[in-house]
Amino acid sequence: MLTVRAPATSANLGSGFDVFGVALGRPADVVRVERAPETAITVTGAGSQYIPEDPAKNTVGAVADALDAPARIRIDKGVRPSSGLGSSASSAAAAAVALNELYDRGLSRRELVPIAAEGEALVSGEAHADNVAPSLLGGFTVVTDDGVTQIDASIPVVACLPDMAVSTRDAREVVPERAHMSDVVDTVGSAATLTIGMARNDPELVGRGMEDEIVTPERSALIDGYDRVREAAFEAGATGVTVSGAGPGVLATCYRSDRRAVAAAMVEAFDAVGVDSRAYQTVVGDGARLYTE
Ligand SMILES: Nc1ncnc2c1ncn2[C@@H]1O[C@H](COP(=O)(O)OP(=O)(O)OP(=O)(O)O)[C@@H](O)[C@H]1O
Ligand SMILES: N[C@@H](CCO)C(=O)O
Repeated sequence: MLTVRAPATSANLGSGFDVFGVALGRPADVVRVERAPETAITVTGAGSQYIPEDPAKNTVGAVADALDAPARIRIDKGVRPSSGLGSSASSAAAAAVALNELYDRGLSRRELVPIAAEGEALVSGEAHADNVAPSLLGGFTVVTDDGVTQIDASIPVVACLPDMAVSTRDAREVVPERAHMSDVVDTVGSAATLTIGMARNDPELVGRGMEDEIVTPERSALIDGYDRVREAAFEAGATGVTVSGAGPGVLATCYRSDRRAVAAAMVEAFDAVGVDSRAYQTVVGDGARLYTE
């Protein structure tokens, strides 16, 4: 049996809609695979009651198909679905690494990105790779039509997940079709600042570079208490705050010494508007890891 742990991820980072992503130290999905004549899936863990075990509806089923690698697949969910931390992508990335090894397909992590993205096409209608790329490769990733660029990075973050669900499919409906040139110019400036921040491991630059006036204002309106949580995080020392992925999770960057206070402030602010939440104090970290038993 082969076991793979694949991390949660946060896509977009404000200014990099459908382009930027980071791997998070935690939470993570753990996927175990064994050869079988036909694919069969079982799901346990966080939010498993909302996740189909039918291979035709689960992201790992799409990956098994794409690799022509039928298997008995057990998914232990650490990443809650529809929370903004790329839950469906974590399972897909883990399955891609595990099945590639199980069937000796010999594909590199980069070659596995489009295969894992097949799972995303199944659940959100588009094979966007901004969650599967960091889950496979780790660090900070930039996904474009030309491929994936990756650098290792180590930025402390808080991912605060309110107890509500926003599906990626719904959150894509509110993305504006057009933008003002002045907002585009500001967002390009932010994205460039963030990229330099990642290269320098500088939480100040990364935080400033998450500002975006195009997609985030529309998406944040779907999250009860967002403005209050954002303000509370900044008051507690956050260097930047944005919607994590398609939401409703909220991502804050900070210095390590402020991380605990930022997490507490975010949970308290959600609580003040009657929303329970859970904050992960974590860091931009490694990609999927394979264990053999
Ligand atoms: N292995 C899987 N893990 C999680 N969700 C899955 C899986 N397979 C299928 N799904 C379905 O995918 C949907 C969740 O995907 P969605 O893109 O909305 O959230 P997400 O993967 O957590 O990403 P985001 O970061 O955008 O919130 C749910 O409807 C869920 O049932
Ligand atoms: N870039 C995608 C990621 C979803 O997790 C979106 O924001 O719709």
